[in-house]
Amino acid sequence: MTETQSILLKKKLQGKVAIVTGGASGIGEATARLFAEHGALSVVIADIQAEKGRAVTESIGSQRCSYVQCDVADEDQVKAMVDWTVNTYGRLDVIFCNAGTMSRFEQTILELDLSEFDNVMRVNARGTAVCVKQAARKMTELGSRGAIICTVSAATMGGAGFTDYTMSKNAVLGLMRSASQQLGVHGIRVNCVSPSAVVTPLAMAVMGLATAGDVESFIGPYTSLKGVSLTAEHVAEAVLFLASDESAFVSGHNLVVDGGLLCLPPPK
Ligand SMILES: NC(=O)c1ccc[n+]([C@@H]2O[C@H](COP(=O)([O-])OP(=O)(O)OC[C@H]3O[C@@H](n4cnc5c(N)ncnc54)[C@H](O)[C@@H]3O)[C@@H](O)[C@H]2O)c1
Repeated sequence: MTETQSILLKKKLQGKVAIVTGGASGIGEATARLFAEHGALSVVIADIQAEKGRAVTESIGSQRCSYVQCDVADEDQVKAMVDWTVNTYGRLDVIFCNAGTMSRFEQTILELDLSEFDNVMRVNARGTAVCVKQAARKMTELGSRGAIICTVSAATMGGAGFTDYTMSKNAVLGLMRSASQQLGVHGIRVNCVSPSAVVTPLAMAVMGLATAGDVESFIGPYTSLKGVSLTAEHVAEAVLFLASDESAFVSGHNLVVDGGLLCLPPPK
């Protein structure tokens, strides 16, 4: 086998078209890069952060990657983004519904601020439902046996704070379970990925996690696997598996990427 053949054989998304929501940053950005490395014909980054989205697109390369400004909770914008993807690239094989936001630790049930609750539910629960709906409609229309992956979180187990965030991610879990049953008849697989704590701009802003050391002190004591900290690239590898034919018979699954988290510490 030549070196070129061996490189080609390792590519897991050769010729596929994928949408990554929230692809301008963090886990979505790492996944967009990995999808492109794995031969995707095109990766469409759908995000509200135009400057970052365009910068990621340029660094991946405009022949491989595009940016579309899109608020995932706005159904008209999501439908237009999905239509644009298919009109431009001719197909839709994968959507990674990853765009998300967090609230504050102080969002306990006794102190729940409902305007913050509404915002978290709008982006995480409604936004993911809109993306799954519009992508699935397009996949069924095209007869595409596609793969849909949604980002949930280890936070679904509940904890001392972040009540609305936990609720929103449990909503996505329910969405995935229902959609996987309803879309299986069309050959469409629906799965989730659930990371624990990863250094990203969101984790920095909400939990003050800026370095691998911060993650280690935050969650390391509760993680059975030692000697490694979770990165966005680890999560991207799990998403790639769920997006590729390597997981051809996996649907309705929540792939937890948490190093064997025993229980969440009460974050400060
Ligand atoms: N970082 C963690 O520790 C962690 C752990 C578990 C789950 N998650 C989940 O991972 C996902 C990605 O988060 P991240 O940590 O990479 O953060 P991030 O801030 O780096 O990325 C989130 C992206 O989503 C985009 N986004 C937010 N609202 C949007 C909207 N309405 N429409 C379109 N795009 C929107 C942001 O602009 C940003 O680019 C989120 O769903 C988050 O809840 C993160």
